[in-house]
Amino acid sequence: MLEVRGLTIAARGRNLVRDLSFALPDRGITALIGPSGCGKTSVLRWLAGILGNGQGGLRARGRLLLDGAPAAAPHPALSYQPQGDALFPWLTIAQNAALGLTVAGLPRGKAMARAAALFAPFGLAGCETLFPAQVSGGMRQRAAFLRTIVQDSRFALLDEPFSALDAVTRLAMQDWLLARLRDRPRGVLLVTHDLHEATGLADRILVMAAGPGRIVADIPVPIPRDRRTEAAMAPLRQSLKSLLLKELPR
Ligand SMILES: Nc1ncnc2c1ncn2[C@@H]1O[C@H](COP(=O)(O)OP(=O)(O)OP(=O)(O)O)[C@@H](O)[C@H]1O
Repeated sequence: MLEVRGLTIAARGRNLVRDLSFALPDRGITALIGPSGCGKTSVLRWLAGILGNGQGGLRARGRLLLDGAPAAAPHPALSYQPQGDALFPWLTIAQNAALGLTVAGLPRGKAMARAAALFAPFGLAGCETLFPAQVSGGMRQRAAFLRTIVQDSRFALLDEPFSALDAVTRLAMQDWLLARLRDRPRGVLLVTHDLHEATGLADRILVMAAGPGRIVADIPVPIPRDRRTEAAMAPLRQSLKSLLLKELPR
């Protein structure tokens, strides 16, 4: 279990996020939704240990606990997919995909082999030796997703991982993630703006409001995935929409 306790993030004396607490279980998908600018990315960046306390005028204080014990970010139990693709332009797609593993200390050959196994299911076969500028935005995002997933860490922090994908590829990647989690249960924190994605994938939905960023609802989604039809999920989507509209900054 990963826990965030009392996280406050401020910039130039203004609280962007205030006293935010939540727990992320070891298995299942927790979606984090909220209006643009409420602080979702900042929370993930803090969890990933890259918020840069003091840098860029941001200051954060809060506690991170792993299985009840204080932990410091960055932590090897957490992998992070930033918003956008965030690939290094001077590395090939294969080198980018293996980067998380090599940074974690796996020898380069082993890291490349482990990442290579996912190129075909991710629709990236044949792209291994290309550079990010030579592939589409959707391919770059899939490579960034691959880089995060292949680390197989206990917790994955995914910031809008499918936003640049066309509808069919997005569904394929979502299905792939669900299948992977069935085989290897992990804890996923998924930031998304897409209510269909949140209600289709999540076991639980955290709703943030802005000004300052805070959690205003924690909604379990107990409906089995094979029963999540459009009609079955419509009432939940409607109540999330109402909640988000109510919480929009004025
Ligand atoms: N270095 C910074 N200095 C001052 N304000 C910042 C800084 N970084 C982010 N912010 C502000 O913090 C707030 C939260 O930004 P953040 O990107 O975390 O929100 P978000 O909910 O992820 O937004 P989106 O859904 O649009 O990605 C925004 O109002 C943003 O302008």
